[in-house]
Amino acid sequence: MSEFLLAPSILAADLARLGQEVDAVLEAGADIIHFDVMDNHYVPNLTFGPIICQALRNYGVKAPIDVHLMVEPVDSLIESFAQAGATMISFHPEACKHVDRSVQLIIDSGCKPGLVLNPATPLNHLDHIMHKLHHILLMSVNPGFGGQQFIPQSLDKLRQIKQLIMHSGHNIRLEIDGGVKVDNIRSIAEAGADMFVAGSAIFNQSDYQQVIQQMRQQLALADANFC
Ligand SMILES: O=C(CO)[C@@H](O)[C@H](O)COP(=O)(O)O
Repeated sequence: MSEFLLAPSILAADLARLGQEVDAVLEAGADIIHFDVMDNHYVPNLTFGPIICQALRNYGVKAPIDVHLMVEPVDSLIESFAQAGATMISFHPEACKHVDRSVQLIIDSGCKPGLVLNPATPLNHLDHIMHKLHHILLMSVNPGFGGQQFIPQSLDKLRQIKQLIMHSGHNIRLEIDGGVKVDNIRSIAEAGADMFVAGSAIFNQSDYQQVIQQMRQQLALADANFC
């Protein structure tokens, strides 16, 4: 059983106080900072680019930064995010002409590559590329906005991806993103996820430590179920 990792999405943070918000969730027990890059082209929203990632590193953030590119095209941003301090970089196959090339660019830049599947993206996008992936990110909402409802069919899709990972024999993280809350994180973990992005569920609370502890308690119950 792999360790469960919690990755607050800064999309839901108070961006006027981003450095302090990131410090606060890390002090509250988060493992990773999830960094949503939206371009008003691949998705109908616009967020932040490499200079904000660099600003977090300059501010002193040492935790891994998990960059989720919701952009089209993909390749031109990979090196800039690597230079800006990204640890992981993931992208959507629909936004990219040559998936293997983009994955290889991420590896060559020194970052850990991930492929993102939308709720309706077929699993065959994973064929012939899993051996190169560090993580697979399943979107449990349609990408572009925080604060949406978890799509329940994502649980079945998670189980299917988990099977593919196990059959592949590779050590690939399975990340889930969208609508993750205290009251569903246990069933999401039991379906196979081991990395959990949560935006509004964390940043909309006044006590980050309390909500992260509650998520960890739910994850411990899921873990006990595996044993
Ligand atoms: O990538 C996205 C949305 O496109 C996510 O990372 C959201 O930011 C998650 O937000 P919540 O659903 O947890 O509020």
